[in-house]
Amino acid sequence: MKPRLRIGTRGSALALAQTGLIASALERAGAEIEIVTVSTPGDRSSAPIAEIGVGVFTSALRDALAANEIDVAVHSYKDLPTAPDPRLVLAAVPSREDPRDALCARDDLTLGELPPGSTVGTGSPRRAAQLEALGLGLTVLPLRGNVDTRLGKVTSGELDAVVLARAGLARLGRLDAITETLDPLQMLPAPAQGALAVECRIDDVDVEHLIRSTLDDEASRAAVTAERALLARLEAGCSAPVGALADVVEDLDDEGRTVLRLSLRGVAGTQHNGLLRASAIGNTTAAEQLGRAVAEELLDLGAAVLSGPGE
Ligand SMILES: NCc1[nH]cc(CCC(=O)O)c1CC(=O)O
Repeated sequence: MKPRLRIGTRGSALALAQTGLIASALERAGAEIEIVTVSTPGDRSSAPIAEIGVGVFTSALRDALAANEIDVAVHSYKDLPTAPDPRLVLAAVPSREDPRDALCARDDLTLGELPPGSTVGTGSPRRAAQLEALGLGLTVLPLRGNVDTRLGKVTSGELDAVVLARAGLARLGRLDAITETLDPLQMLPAPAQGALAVECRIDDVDVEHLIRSTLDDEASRAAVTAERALLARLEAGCSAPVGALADVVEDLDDEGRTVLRLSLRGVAGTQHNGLLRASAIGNTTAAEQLGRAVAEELLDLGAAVLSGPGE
């Protein structure tokens, strides 16, 4: 018999686009799919995310999944709280989109071309801390709303630029709005940016197996596992001024053979110690240890007190 799966999603254009990708892959694997839209407090409120709380976009979906109202939940991985949900299992991390941030500026300008005093909108303390550290004299202003609303502030002339995740723009077919894809040396993305998390109930082993075998991408999972372990060790949530990016790189082992390893870079904005950076390389099979090790290095440098709550 064909498995029937109810996939839960937020109702935003971005969430629906992401869920559509997952639904088609599962349909190709022989499942019959129903898409169920779940409204979340994050969608209903326009207050700064810091004031609404952890998991504003994801808790309602998780509750619907645990309550058997849906069988699968699709999240933007970076929006998930770091604390695991004991009712659920992360069945798949699909192949990740480009994780970098993107500048969408007026008149086709790049970061370096924006004159001092230019206004750049972002609701993310991570992006704000890294933008300010560039020393370009940019004025960072708070920003919320869906991708269209954010881009609209540049077209209307209200802001000179906004910074958004490239992945979101790609999934919405809006890569045309990007005037510069930011180098991770200047702007490390949020841990797990560009990745999706596909969850099911912990005891739903057949569904877990179907989702894992259809959608899971080993390299993407290793990378985001390292990035999220870093975030968790810093006891920081998706709204902390913390960036992390892991890349799978080729390395040589003791016998000179090529092996795949994981390279992890991290950045933390602090109230008194400025922007701190650390990095390390480890085995792809020890992603969590690598994340914790880079976090320890950041803590040693003085990241213990992270500045402000917020994304
Ligand atoms: N915090 C909102 C959010 N959550 C996921 C994405 C899209 C990119 C992704 O999948 O990481 C965005 C928008 C953005 O940061 O521009």
